[in-house]
Amino acid sequence: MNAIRVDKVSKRFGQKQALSSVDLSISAGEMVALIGASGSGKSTLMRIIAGLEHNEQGVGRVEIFGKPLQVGGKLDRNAREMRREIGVIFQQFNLVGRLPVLTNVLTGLLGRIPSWRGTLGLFSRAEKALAREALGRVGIPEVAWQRASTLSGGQQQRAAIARTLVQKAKILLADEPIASLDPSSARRVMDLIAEINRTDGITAVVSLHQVEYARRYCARTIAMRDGVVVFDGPSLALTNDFLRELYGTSSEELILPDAQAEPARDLKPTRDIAAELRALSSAWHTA
Ligand SMILES: Nc1ncnc2c1ncn2[C@@H]1O[C@H](COP(=O)(O)OP(=O)(O)OP(=O)(O)O)[C@@H](O)[C@H]1O
Repeated sequence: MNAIRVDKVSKRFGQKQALSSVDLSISAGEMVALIGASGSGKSTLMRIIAGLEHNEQGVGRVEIFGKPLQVGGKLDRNAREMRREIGVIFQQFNLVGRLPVLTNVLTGLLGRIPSWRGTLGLFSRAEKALAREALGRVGIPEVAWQRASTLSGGQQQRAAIARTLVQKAKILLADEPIASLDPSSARRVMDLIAEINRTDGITAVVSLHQVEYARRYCARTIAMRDGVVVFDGPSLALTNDFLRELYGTSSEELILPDAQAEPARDLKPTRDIAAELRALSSAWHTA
């Protein structure tokens, strides 16, 4: 069964054609890498699959487990429910820095509990136990009560993965989850995604800058250039020579080893905890 089906999806931002008639299908349980140089359209495609961005009006279709999520640029009326099935992790700004890690993980429940409970941050003992269990599973049980802003970049990504476990997402869309991490944290995050893909059968799509990680972790890679899919097949077929053929000079961006690790940018506290929860809860319930 297809977990994700993308049919003739296009997206334009002003003069920029970010995606041009993209077609792809991803089976339930696959772990697929999405690679491409900067600006090739990976994030836009991920956001459209997550229902966070509208596809170009009048054309194209995105289906999740056989049901339409958006058609011709309009979200289906069941889109909000369908988005519960999709966990999204970004390169940065995954967590609300001012909130404890446990509360951040609990926000994975916002799509499943009544909005008033989310707004007030009223989580049951069982829900908190579930969140603690998820933090244990991702290897950071000890940080549950720390502010998220105090975590390292790798820990933040693992907490974001714990949130998708609590969400009981069936699809994980990870948009450059390791781009800001040093190589050993990057491997730990990729190991974790691979482990939940294998053990829980979560369908995973991971966008990556470096092809090395695609070859190591994903049987299949989808490669994009200028908003078009230019390769869709076995990751091992993506030799450096083939990448040079596909991308010309911009292939260096994909082949070079990871750049020096950058510390994850600090998440700036902006509002008080109750306001953060209200905002998160209403974002879920109005989307
Ligand atoms: N909100 C936006 N407004 C205007 N242009 C946008 C917007 N989002 C993306 N773009 C443009 O669309 C193109 C594709 O961007 P996208 O972020 O999807 O690429 P990407 O492959 O994810 O790049 P990167 O690896 O740098 O994140 C780029 O030219 C980008 O500048």
